[in-house]
Amino acid sequence: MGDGRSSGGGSNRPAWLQQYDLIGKIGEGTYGLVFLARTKQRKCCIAIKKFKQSKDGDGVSPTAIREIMLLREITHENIVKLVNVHINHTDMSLYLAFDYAEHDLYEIIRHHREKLNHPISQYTVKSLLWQLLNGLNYLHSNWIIHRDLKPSNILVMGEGEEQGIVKIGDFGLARIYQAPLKPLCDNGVVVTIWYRAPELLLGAKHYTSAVDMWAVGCIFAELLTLKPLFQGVEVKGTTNLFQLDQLDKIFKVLGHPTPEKWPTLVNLPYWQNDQQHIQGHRYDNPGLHSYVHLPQKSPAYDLLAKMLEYDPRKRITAVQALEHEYFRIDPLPGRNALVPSQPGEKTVNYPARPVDTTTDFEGTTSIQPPQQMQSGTAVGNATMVGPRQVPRQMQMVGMQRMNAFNMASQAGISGLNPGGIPMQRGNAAQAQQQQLRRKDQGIGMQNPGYPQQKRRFGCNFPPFYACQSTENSTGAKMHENSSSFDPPPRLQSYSTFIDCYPPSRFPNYNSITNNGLIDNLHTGHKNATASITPDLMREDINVAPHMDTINWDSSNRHWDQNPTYARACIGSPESSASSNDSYIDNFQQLRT
Ligand SMILES: Nc1ncnc2c1ncn2[C@@H]1O[C@H](COP(=O)(O)OP(=O)(O)OP(=O)(O)O)[C@@H](O)[C@H]1O
Repeated sequence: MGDGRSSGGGSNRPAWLQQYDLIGKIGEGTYGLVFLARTKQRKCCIAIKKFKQSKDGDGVSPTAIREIMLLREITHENIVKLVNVHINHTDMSLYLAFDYAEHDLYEIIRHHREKLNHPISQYTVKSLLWQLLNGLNYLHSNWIIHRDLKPSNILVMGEGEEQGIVKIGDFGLARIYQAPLKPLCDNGVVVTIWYRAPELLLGAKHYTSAVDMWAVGCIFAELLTLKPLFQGVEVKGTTNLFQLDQLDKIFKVLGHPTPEKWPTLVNLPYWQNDQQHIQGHRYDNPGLHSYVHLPQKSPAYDLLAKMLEYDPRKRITAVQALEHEYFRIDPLPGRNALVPSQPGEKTVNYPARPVDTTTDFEGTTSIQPPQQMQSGTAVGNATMVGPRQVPRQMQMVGMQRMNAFNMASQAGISGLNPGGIPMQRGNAAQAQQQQLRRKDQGIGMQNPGYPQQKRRFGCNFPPFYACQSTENSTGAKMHENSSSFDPPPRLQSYSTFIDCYPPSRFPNYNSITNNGLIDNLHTGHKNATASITPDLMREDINVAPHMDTINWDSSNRHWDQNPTYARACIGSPESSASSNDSYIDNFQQLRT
């Protein structure tokens, strides 16, 4: 690969593809193929994920593009960086370019199980877990539920300045292919079945961040034992099928779930409907500790048990887990998870990813209009990615283990901007600054979890309007909030994207309808929101209710209805980034 043909179409190669030398295919997942490429200018490695066309053959929707644009703002050392987005307009197939990671937990675990035949060191397990939780805490703080955590999605950086750093991959992608108004539970298989939380297996309608914590618990156990904890056989299908075998595997380890332990269990559809297999069966409780070979009184066991708590409301959160005793006792977690835990201990030489150099992808064009590419404001410029080299075997000598996490890196300060990417405006940037401040205040590993950020990206212009809710209300109240957005836990658990709206920015924006069109779009407003730019994608997030129409009462400065959560974005028209028309689309009911 690497010649004109194999790089994607010879002389017809689209401009964006010319930035890369394609090296070959490195993987294939549910959504499509993953390629390894190298940027021509900086010789950095990039993983390009090519998404298949949707089943309907309609390619990637404008909604999906907007979702992805928002994902570009996710910036944290423990989250893989989405550096570029490209779209092939002929078939609307989508290419996402991520920072390349040489390893993932699937391969690391497999290497220990099949090649080394010995467990992963305590230090490595703890460091991997801590960083996974650190990244997850950032996602959850930003209301992103991953929903597909599994070992192959937990990437680990190879040789270079970020060696041994965990990067959560595929964040937010589970949502991309679903229609805007589809309930969250209706998009088929989401969490790989072995890591799927019991509430989802029992038919829960909503995802909460607790589903990710369950998956982390499963991954933690797998890091300890080198085999999946709950290896159920999946019933295949596109709808949310009853996965009896997976539940059976869980109950055999954790014992019979009871309404006493888990009060909302009785409301879950499959618990109600399947008297015979689940309710009727009495599972013993042999004890999780015997499966994971941990003393029941050990901090590791305590943390694991809290992650595998049946009741999602009682399950430990990422921020709580980061503060768990397990991370305060020796060996302390470190930034480079792959270095030896003790002097004299051998370094494990994990193999580099195999690359299939015979597979190619065809030419595409960038969704970025050329003038935006030149402006230098978009992250979407692959020349800006970090200075990693071509994949090769890791060099393992002479590396010092860091006893305590480097807070600058932990806070996403050094790692988030490896190639001098201009700092984003908005809340991601604010979060980084907050974290830097914390570093300056000397908060270190004694308090490894940094406080949750209150605001999300997209809400960087107070005063703004925000949805809030209480436990006992069915709908959300929208109300003015002059400085911060502090949603209650129930709301946090539902939503990926923020529901907020700066009224001053859109004075003529009087009405939103749920068919994705704005009613009273004034010319001035049109001009103000001409096309997709990263800035617009960040800022033009609005609140809308799930009713057909609500109106902005400009004299009293509030909406005339009391909506449940929903979202609309202002962006460019359908599938065309170059038109100057503005409109509202991406109206999305997030929950009922
Ligand atoms: N940024 C990246 N750098 C290096 N390898 C990556 C990167 N992202 C994904 N991969 C690897 O590519 C392979 C395919 O990934 P992909 O996410 O498409 O599928 P998957 O996670 O295996 O399955 P699924 O599609 O069900 O999530 C995996 O081995 C994954 O570790």
